[in-house]
Amino acid sequence: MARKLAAGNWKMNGVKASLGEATALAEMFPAPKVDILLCPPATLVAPMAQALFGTQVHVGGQDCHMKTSGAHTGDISAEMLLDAGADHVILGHSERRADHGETDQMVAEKTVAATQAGLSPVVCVGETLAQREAGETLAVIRQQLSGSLPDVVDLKKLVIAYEPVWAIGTGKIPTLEQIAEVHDDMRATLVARYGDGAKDIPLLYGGSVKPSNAAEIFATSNVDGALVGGASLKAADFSGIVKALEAA
Ligand SMILES: O=C(CO)COP(=O)(O)O
Repeated sequence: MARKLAAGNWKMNGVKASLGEATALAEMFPAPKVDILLCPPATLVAPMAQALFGTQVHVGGQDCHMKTSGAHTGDISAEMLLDAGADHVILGHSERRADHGETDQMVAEKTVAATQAGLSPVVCVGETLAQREAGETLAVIRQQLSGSLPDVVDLKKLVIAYEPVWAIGTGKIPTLEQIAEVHDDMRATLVARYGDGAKDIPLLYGGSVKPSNAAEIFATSNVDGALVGGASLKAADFSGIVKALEAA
């Protein structure tokens, strides 16, 4: 059985005062039945990890460089995230692929860097609306998985997030049948490549997850949790999603 994970991606949102939302969430779940993760912007990784020290809420970064150190102005390494108190890192989010030209190859190198540092990479894949309408969804996802993951990877650390680009921040979600089709295909693709160990890789769905739709999404085949954007910023909203995952 894959571990269940409720992950929040704060994107470029949050200031020091926002840490109160993180500590409020931790207070609501002193002994959660699922893993809870918050990925704030880089400036808040260390203070959030300090604020959450001793709680059951994990902290992650939103990106890391593929190198361990060096002349890469503006970048941070996986080791630096670990040093700041993170234990996960989101990689290959569609916003990074679009804003920073990240390729599958780069995401694969970052995935190696993250696992070598001891972080759990949350590797994101997802089709655009044009690709879905052209009937290319499964082919696109297979290709992204193939290119964004290295041949050798610590399966116990790896997490995959399926985030249809057109569902992010739009309030639109695929039908449950469409989510199941992609998640079942991802599971089969990963097992074919890595063997039975891939049955335990958490497969998250992301894109307009809210407390109101979380339960039905979590009841869908091969969905082990969610990667949540907007609804992870407030403890009151995110707690509803965590509770739905606990109940799933
Ligand atoms: O991109 C996402 C999480 O990484 C999803 O964002 P929303 O939940 O705001 O749609």
